Amino acid sequence: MAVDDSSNIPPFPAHVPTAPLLRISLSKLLAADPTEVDRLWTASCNLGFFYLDLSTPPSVAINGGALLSDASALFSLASSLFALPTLEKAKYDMAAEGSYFGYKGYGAGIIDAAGTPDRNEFYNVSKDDILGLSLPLRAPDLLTPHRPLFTSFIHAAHSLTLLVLDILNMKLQLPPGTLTTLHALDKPSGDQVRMIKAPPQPPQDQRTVLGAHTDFGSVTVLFNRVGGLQVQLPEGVKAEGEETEDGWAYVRPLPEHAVINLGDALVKFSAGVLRSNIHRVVSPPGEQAGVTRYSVVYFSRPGDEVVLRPLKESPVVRGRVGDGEEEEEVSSKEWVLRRALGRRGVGRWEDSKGTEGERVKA
Ligand SMILES: O=C(O)CCC(=O)C(=O)O
Ligand SMILES: [Fe+2]
Repeated sequence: MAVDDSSNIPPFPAHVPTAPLLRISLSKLLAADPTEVDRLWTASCNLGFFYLDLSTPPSVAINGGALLSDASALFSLASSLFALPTLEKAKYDMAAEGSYFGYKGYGAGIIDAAGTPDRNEFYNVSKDDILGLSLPLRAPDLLTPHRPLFTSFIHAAHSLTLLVLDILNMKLQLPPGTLTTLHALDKPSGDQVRMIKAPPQPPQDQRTVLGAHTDFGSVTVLFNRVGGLQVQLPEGVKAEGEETEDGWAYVRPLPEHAVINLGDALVKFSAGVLRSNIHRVVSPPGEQAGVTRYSVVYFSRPGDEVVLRPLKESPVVRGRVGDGEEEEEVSSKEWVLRRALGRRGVGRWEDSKGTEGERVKA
């Protein structure tokens, strides 16, 4: 397998506009440090994005170091996987069968309503497949020996998402365990590991790598080494460094940290108290534009049958739900499928939209 060598990545430039993400410590969260818990809540309501510092002592309940080393192994695996011949990878594109798991080729997704092709390839590995909750999906032979790595990464990343959900549950004053029960590891769901590759683009022909979107599910755990991820800052949130264009600010990759962001399901459960922020991927800034960019992601989503509706058991949510029209109630499975396939041009672009329109200003 290729070595995961991040040592030859040029530095992220000093002056580009960057998003003011809070740095939250996993160790402190595990120790139930009230200030850290408050910071997580603030970040979840205001920006919906934060850094999680994973440098924990190995003895704590969630071993951040083990998660980092699994992520590192997945970066290596991603480079071998995407090096397979295009025709071989295309065998694992399952969009025509109505599934978003498996391979998406370079340019096979769309970045806007006009149908402009994207500039990345990715591979989605289903949590249910790896944990034996569904029949195994067809997959390249190269992935088979790495099923234990996926198992380990899924367990660790999913426990992180449960920790975040438990804190949000407490702040929303929901009955204990409400959110975690909706995200049970051993129940069928659309949870997945995604590996993404975006090669350098010619300077005279640059395009958005991955179109502006909100994540469909609940909590996303993202590992980046190279810049290029941008969030569109809500009005009133100022970028660090230079001025932004239309509020788009880079997320600076930090070693030993994951980027955590919330998705649409949490906006729906909380009637908009929590934020699922728009983001996209563009060419890496500065000298980093010359390197191939990989990402490793864990997407947690509610169980397939969970209905995405405001959790009115929470007084905080009750205070937010208007008397106006009732929203369409859709299951998690239907919501994720509709949104994911809309981005493949299989479904409709309009259906690929998330909770952007429901959002209030931070
Ligand atoms: O590659 C990244 O940094 C972000 C990817 C992303 O937003 C996604 O796959 O939903
Ligand atoms: Fe995303």
